[in-house]
Amino acid sequence: MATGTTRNKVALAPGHSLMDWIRLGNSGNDLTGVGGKLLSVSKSELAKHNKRTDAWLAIRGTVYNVTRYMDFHPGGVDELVRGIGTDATKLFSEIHAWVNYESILQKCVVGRLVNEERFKLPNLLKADTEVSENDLNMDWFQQLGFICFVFYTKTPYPEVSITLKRPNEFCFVLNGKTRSINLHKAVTWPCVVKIVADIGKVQVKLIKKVLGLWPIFGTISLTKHIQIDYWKCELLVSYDVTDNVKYLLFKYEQNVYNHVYPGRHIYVKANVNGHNVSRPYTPVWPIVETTEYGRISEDTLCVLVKNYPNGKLSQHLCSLRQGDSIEVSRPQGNFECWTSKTNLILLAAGTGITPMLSIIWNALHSPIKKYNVTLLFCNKKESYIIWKNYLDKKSATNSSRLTVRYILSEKENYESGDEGHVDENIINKYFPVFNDNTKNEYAVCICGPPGFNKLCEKLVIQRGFNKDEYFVFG
Ligand code: HEM
Repeated sequence: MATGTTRNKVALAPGHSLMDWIRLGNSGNDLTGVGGKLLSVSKSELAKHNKRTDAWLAIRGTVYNVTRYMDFHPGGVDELVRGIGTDATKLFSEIHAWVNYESILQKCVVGRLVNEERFKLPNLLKADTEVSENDLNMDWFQQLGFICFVFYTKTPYPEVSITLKRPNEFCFVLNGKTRSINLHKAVTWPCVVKIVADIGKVQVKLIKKVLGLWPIFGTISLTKHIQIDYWKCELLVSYDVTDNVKYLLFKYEQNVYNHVYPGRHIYVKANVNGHNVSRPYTPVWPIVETTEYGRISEDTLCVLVKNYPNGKLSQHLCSLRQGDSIEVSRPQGNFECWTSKTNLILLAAGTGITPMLSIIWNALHSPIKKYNVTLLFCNKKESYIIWKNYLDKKSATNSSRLTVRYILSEKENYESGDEGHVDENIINKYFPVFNDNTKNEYAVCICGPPGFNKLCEKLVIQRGFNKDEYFVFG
């Protein structure tokens, strides 16, 4: 029997040298047997692959398919067979801990070995974490280039803020609790976040600094740090959208990702003449994924600011230069895009379009359902219409799902809109005809100056909408 001290190498058949093995690995043959997909493998699944012709084994958390390696193993087939179908870490290390198995078996990776109870994170990590409440279910997976964490918060519209504090320490706030993960190795920034808001699923993908598979993701703990309420942001670019509205693109100075759901807002704070002034703004990301300034990454923030003659903060923001800083709060608000409804009617005036832009974008890109959106957009004159080109382009490419109507209060020689103010006639003209059954499929959002909001709310109630079927952005 072989031990770590007895040399017991076998003569390999011709064509089975290490060089031949490397050649086979580079031939394009699938040595994993699972199509190269990384799987989460439980111990009982691993145990099923215990035959010479179907041989898996795990070393330090990674599962390998060693079926094709059998005849290349310098210790012989019979020796290697002793480890198959099991977590062979101990056996492997006892015999030849120095062998660079990660390199030799790099084309044979099936996935990672998981605890049967892997979805229950606190159980999995009980020994070395401070996570006391059983309220975080999570999973993780990796490829050579990235590691991905999936959190199942079970709360619709979970609050999500993520910070990469150091290259191997990332902090995340989920529903008010801050947790910190000390990663096995360093990652880069920005991260890529995907959220399925309805079911509260949050996926965070981090790009590894150095390619390679990690045996563990690291360790997780609940942090007792005081949460940051404001983050510093630096202006990257600004440009005029209309005569009095500016588009501002900021970048967080730290590695921060703050998820702002459609229709929700952040507070922008700045020191104006020695006084701290703050106002709510609705970010317009992600609707403008790309601009003439390039792709907008996830750690940037885009806002539209109307320059009011007496607006302390708006004037300050519109006069900012590249490199100037402001502060931005955590996301606020409680708007939830109705997932039970199919038809959204949006009534907007002026910069009241900002929450509507992200609602439209999300409605048109929802992976879950097909929404129909009607936007009635009121402005003084055509040149005041914010992002008309964008809206026209979106409604042209989604003609069956997005209808945009412009209502202009100043008489103009303009053909594709209505003249006047929003009133009963306009509402009657553009609101669909529905009965009590079909009305259930509709929801209305209103956003504009206070007078506009009040009037629209009255008209919407007159049309028979209940409080939970319309939302007024304040
Ligand atoms: C887990 C079950 C395994 C057993 C029981 C086993 C056993 C052995 C034995 C008895 C030898 C000859 C003795 C020696 O060189 O010290 C050997 C050599 C070797 N084995 Fe394994 N082995 C196992 C897994 C693996 C795996 C998974 C790899 C590949 C990544 C591997 C790669 C090698 C290499 C490269 C040598 C030659 C080492 C040298 O020349 O120093 N073995 N093995």
